[in-house]
Amino acid sequence: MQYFPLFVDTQSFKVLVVGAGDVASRKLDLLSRTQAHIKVIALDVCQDTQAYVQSGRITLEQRSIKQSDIKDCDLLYLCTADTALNEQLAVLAQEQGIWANVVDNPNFCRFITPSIVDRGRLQIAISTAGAAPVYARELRARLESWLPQSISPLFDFIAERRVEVQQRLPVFKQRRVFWEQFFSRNDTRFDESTETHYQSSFTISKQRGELLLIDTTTDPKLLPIGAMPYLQKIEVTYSRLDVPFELNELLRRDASISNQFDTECIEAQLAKGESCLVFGNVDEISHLAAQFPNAKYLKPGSL
Ligand SMILES: C[C@@]1(CC(=O)O)c2cc3[nH]c(cc4nc(cc5[nH]c(cc(n2)[C@H]1CCC(=O)O)[C@@](C)(CC(=O)O)[C@@H]5CCC(=O)O)C(CC(=O)O)=C4CCC(=O)O)c(CCC(=O)O)c3CC(=O)O
Ligand SMILES: NC(=O)C1=CN([C@@H]2O[C@H](COP(=O)(O)OP(=O)(O)OC[C@H]3O[C@@H](n4cnc5c(N)ncnc54)[C@H](O)[C@@H]3O)[C@@H](O)[C@H]2O)C=CC1
Repeated sequence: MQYFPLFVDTQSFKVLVVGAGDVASRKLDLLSRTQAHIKVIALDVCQDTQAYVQSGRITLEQRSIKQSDIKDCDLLYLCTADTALNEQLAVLAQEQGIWANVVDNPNFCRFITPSIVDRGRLQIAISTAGAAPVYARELRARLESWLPQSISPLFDFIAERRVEVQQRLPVFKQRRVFWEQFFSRNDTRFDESTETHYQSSFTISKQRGELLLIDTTTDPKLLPIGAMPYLQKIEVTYSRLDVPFELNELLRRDASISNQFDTECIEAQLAKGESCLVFGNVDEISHLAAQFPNAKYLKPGSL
């Protein structure tokens, strides 16, 4: 992972954009939605950028850039069509610890711009580490059609109730089950039924945990999509073998792994309502499948 995704708080953040052509304007389309102070220095200004100036969202200094301008900012976008100038200013920024992005030259980028699905509090950033921005754009288009606009007010609703949920459900795991129930009932909608789903999710039915079994002959990449929600509920993975990277990637990051287990310990976890996964060789897994008839033995095409 050469490029690490993170989300920056743009309150009292200062951004300088050099150049105001089509590419700068694309960056400004996204930057202008933030709370950052944005200054643009450019000789010629395209219409889109001009509109941001007129609305007062950005400040513009219409002139040639000077070396001494590269100061007092957190981020710098170099969007001129002058390669040498962009590179020279990027080096200057680097010396001052200012993060720079040179639109057409990843080698001089301290950070790169992802393709962004913007749904208010819900932000999805996609990067191909510079390999194929067009693919990032197309993946965004797919996500755009999948995520309704109503998801923005939904997340405002959720944010407003977060403290109430913490107060009413003092145990961390209860809150996780609460939100899982809420999303499974409400999905991405935000309408009159959302409040009802929210209230009804406080009534948590204590269910027995789910046992998932996977043997070493199964390629995790071939697991059915239907297995994913089950894998996401796993609290602990039991295995005496190394769990393959591809399988581990399908589990929650906070799920634990243990190589110390027996049938009693699995039973105790399930009785507590916790879901477990056992990964092992065919003999071990078949044996467990016989002992736990309700277990889900995941194989390509199963479920
Ligand atoms: C490294 C990076 C640096 C950065 O800009 O931060 C970079 C670099 C370069 N882009 C180039 C070209 C194009 N870029 C786009 C589009 C986008 N490019 C974006 C990001 C990034 N572009 C960063 C990596 C992101 C990643 O990890 O994937 C997006 C996501 C965000 C944004 O720009 O706002 C936005 C889609 C937004 C959306 O719609 O969602 C299109 C398509 C189009 O215009 O429709 C083309 C033409 C097709 C093509 O050439 O591929 C070239 C070649 C220039 C040349 O040949 O002259 C370089 C330089 C090089 O590759 O060396
Ligand atoms: N247009 C596109 O889709 C893509 C373009 N690129 C590259 O990104 C760069 C920018 O592209 P465009 O926005 O289309 O270019 P553009 O030529 O439309 O805009 C360049 C901007 O930089 C300003 N500028 C140039 N020299 C300056 C200076 N000394 N001081 C202040 N401002 C100065 C110009 O006034 C103009 O506002 C180019 O190098 C281009 O090759 C990269 C990927 C895609």
